[in-house]
Amino acid sequence: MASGLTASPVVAIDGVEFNPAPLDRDATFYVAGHRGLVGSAIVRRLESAGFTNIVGRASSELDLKDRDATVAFFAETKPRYVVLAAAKVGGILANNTYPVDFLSDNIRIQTNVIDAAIAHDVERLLFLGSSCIYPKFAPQPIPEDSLLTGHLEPTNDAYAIAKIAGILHIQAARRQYGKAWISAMPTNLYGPNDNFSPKGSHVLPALIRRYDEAAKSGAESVTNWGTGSPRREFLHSDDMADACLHLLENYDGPTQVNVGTGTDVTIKEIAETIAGVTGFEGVTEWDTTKPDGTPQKLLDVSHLAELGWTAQISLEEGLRRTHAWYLENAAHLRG
Ligand SMILES: NC(=O)C1=CN([C@@H]2O[C@H](COP(=O)(O)OP(=O)(O)OC[C@H]3O[C@@H](n4cnc5c(N)ncnc54)[C@H](OP(=O)(O)O)[C@@H]3O)[C@@H](O)[C@H]2O)C=CC1
Ligand SMILES: C[C@H]1O[C@H](OP(=O)(O)OP(=O)(O)OC[C@H]2O[C@@H](n3cnc4c(=O)[nH]c(N)nc43)[C@H](O)[C@@H]2O)[C@@H](O)[C@@H](O)C1=O
Repeated sequence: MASGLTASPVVAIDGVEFNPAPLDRDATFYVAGHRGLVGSAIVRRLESAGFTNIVGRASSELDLKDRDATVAFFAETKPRYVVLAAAKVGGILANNTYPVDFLSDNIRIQTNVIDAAIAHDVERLLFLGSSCIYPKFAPQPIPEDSLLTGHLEPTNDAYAIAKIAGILHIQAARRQYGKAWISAMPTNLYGPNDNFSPKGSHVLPALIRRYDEAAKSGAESVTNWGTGSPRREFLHSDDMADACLHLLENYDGPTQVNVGTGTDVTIKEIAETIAGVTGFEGVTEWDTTKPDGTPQKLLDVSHLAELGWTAQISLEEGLRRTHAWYLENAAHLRG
């Protein structure tokens, strides 16, 4: 087994055995994408867990598409642990409009980081994919072994192919170099430091902003995208960060691990809930010229549960917290 982990007991997943062990709180820990939705939550989680040497770089300081700069950064900082949460990320419309960027940027970022991590002997690395790697009509809830069993959703196939390449890159590094590196596949995420831009964001931040602005302006209606019938599973970024640390300390295998809550809602239902949270009392309309995307994306999280982790933040609580964060930060949102 290709692991540097040492403690017992041995736990098995998908036939792979490994030995859970805590990470060294004083080791250098590089969080790639530390200002983003997931990366900032991971920094908060690592700080609360007692990590003392967390390193991050904004894209303006270190463009991870630049291979030489990425290798030089690893040579200089010599991280022992890495979470790769830097990526070109966006909602359904951004993915559908800019597939070249979502393919090219993500392939370059992850290839540079993973290759530099191989060259500089990073001990533990967690790569973040996305639930959109699974076929459009995968069985629900989606088990990890649905990967590469069917056609992808066309609105995000370019991004999904980049993410699938990342999973294979991690598996290859395990096989060729014996690295104890892993991949996690998050469901749709939300929380502080999300992208709330009307055209570029995911549905949840888009709706928080749209309904909040409509409630404040006294608008009689808002218009959302698609039919409202697709089903999505939403996980708060603080839960995601907790799952990342849990996986790094409790899992070491080639199979990507799904991370979600295990429950989903329709877009219409989440819209009604957000209307309630923001105090919007008007009418909701649906622009069916906009794409629905995958009809349902609910992850099978039984492997993660076997590893001892389940989500803690309810959708209602997470929405309240994210709306409060949005109100405090509405004047200086990114995007
Ligand atoms: N949000 C979601 O619903 C989901 C996200 N994921 C995955 O989680 C990971 C994190 O996503 P999320 O936090 O939402 O994304 P964000 O857009 O919030 O954050 C991405 C971060 O990546 C950094 N970044 C982007 N391009 C570069 C670059 N060229 N060089 C250096 N840094 C760069 C940005 O840095 P800076 O701010 O400095 O520009 C940003 O902080 C991604 O891998 C994504 O695919 C998976 C499933 C769902
Ligand atoms: C995380 C995931 O994110 C994307 O896939 P998606 O799950 O379809 O995500 P989404 O949040 O953008 O949309 C979810 C649903 O919501 C509907 N919807 C309504 N009104 C708005 C709206 O205003 N904005 C958005 N974005 N969607 C809206 C929208 O039509 C769709 O039916 C991919 O990037 C994919 O690559 C990926 O990984």
